[in-house]
Order: sequence, then structure tokens, then C-alpha cells
Amino acid sequence: MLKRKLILESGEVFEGIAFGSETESAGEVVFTTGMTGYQETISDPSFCGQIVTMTYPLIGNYGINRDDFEAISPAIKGFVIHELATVPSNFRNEGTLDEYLKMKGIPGIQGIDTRKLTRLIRKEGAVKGYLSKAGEEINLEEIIEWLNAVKFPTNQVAQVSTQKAYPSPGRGKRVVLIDFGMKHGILRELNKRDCDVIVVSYNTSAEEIMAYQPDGIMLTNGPGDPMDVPEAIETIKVLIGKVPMFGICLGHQLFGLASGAKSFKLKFGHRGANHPVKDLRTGRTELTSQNHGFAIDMESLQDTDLEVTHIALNDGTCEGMRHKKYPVFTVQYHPEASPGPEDPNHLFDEFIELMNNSTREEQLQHA
Ligand SMILES: NC(=O)CC[C@H](N)C(=O)O
Repeated sequence: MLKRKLILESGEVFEGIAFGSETESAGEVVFTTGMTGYQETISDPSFCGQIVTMTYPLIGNYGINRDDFEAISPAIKGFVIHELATVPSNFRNEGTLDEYLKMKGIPGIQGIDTRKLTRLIRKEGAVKGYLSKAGEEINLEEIIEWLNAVKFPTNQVAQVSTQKAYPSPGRGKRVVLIDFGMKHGILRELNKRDCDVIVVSYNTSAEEIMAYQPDGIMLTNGPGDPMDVPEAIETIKVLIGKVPMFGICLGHQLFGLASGAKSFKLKFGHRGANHPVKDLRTGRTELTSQNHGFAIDMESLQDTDLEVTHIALNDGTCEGMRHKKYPVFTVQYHPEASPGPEDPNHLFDEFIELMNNSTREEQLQHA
């Protein structure tokens, strides 16, 4: 078994055992607290460019299956775990995590103290990291210096969005889905409700989107800083009020920015499958799946036509908004719930209802 190191820009070094691809890699190191769902995590395009640490100690025990991918190819830069289960056991198992990461060229490290790493990230905030090539000695000082100077690419949405529009047909409401790095779960939920979905690239113009005559527009999740996608912000500005809109995660942040709100980077993000969110209108709390490093600044909503509908109970940040005049609502968390929990799944039904209640005449008035 070959060794490899995880090195942080702050100078901490974690030595462990290499698995997955033997290559070296670098990216922002983040942690997620989900106890299951490593396959969904690895393949969630919102993690594009990041080295992902699982805080749950035993990973790989149910293998990799055919059905649970959130994108065709994973976009993570590395995978950090405490202990790799080498003999998976599950009726859906089709192969091991190690084989999968090897096939996809993603380096993994196991046998490190993920608790210590997580506490460091919580204390110091988001940090850049480097995973060394399996079995290779490195010059630590050189790597730390390089990490402190390097600027990672900011075009992650362009890396993971579809380049060409394509349909995912149904006989119900026509939804144009703007793909900022869509999790397949969103498409599954819309298709389950018989929506006639047209998936378009992140830089499709408002005019082209409206030419599909949609009943509604879906703004998806996606990687990176929402400020790095100015063209999408401009497009959303034009689309607001034309047809009902539903935004998830990056889609929520872009809608906020398009409406005049501001965003900021959280110290260490919300990533996991047990984040409590309170719906301020009903007083109900739901457990949600989350994966975000940025958030909308609630104070900046004062000068907009938006209102906060949901807040995070862990730190009080904004988790949902709606437009006061137009049929648009967005959430910072993941109602498509892959891997779960499914508490907020009803939001997709609310989107369908919003499209049902918004008549064609009304839409044409705004068009
Ligand atoms: N899952 C997402 O869409 C994440 C949104 C954004 N990239 C963030 O980190 O905040």
C-alpha cells in the first residue's frame, strides 16, 4: 500500500494511505457530515474543484451502484476518509469505491484523522490543500509556498454545465432548466411529476429560454462563487416575472444577486444531510441535505423585492426566499434530497402548483 500526504496551505500535513487514482491533485478542502451518500457526494457537480472530506469514519461499505450518480462524471479533486471498506456488501453493489475513483482519475487518501482535519477547517475556515502523488516524496516547503500563492480556476460552472440544450420529455408542464451543474436528482423530481424538461446551458440568453415557451424555469445548483457567473445573473434579471421560477442552491444565490441582494462566503460552509431549516411562514422545521460554501446576506434583502422564507437553525443564515410580487421562490438547501432526507421534497409540488396557478395570459402580460 502506497502512502500519500494531504498538505494544507496553513502548513498542516496529514499522512495516510493512497487509494483511487495515483495522481497528485489540489483544491479547496471541505468536509461533509453525511453518514451515507458518498456516491452522491462524489458525483455532485457542486463540489467541482474541491477535495472532499467525509466526517463519517467508515466509507465504501455499500460499494458503488448503477443508479445513485448525480452526474455522469465526478468533478471533485480528491476524496479524504478515515477508513475505506474494501469488501462492499449491498444488493445493488456493482464495484468498489477504490475501483471507481481509479477509473475516474480521482485521488483518495485514507487512514487520516478526519476529525482533526474537520476541526481545523472549522477553526481556520476554508483552506486550500494538495494531495501528493501515491508513494512519492515531496518537498513540503515548496508545496506550502505554492499552495499559498495558487489561485484556483473560477470557471467551475462552465466546466460542469451542459454545452448543448437537450430535452428530457414529459407530457406535463414545460420547464426550462438552466444547468449550472445540475444534480440529476432535480431532473428526476421534475420528470417524476411528468414535466417536459428542456435542459439548457448556463449561458443561454433569456430570449432563447423564452422561445421554448416554458411554463416555468428551474435554476439549479452548481459549483463556485455565484459572483463568478455574471452572465447568468443578467439573464435571470430579465426572466424574473415572466414565468414561475424555482431556484436551488446556486440557483437561489444567483436569483438573490439578480434581485439586488448580496452574497458572502461562509467560514466553512454547510455540507451534510441533517441540517435543520425553519420555514418562517409555518414555523415548521425540516431536516435538509446541504452543500454550499456561500450564502445570501439577509440584511441586503432590505433594498430588494425579496423576503426571507427559511433560515438555518444552526447559524441563522438565509435558507430560502421568495419574490414579493412575482411567482418565484428559492431555497439554499436540496429538496431533490439525494441522498436524502426527503422532508423538503414537497417544494417540487409547490413549483408545479405555482405553474398551474399562473395563467398563460398573466405570463404574457409580463413577457
Ligand atoms: N450546491 C450548490 O449549488 C452550491 C452553491 C455554491 N457553489 C456554494 O458553494 O455556495
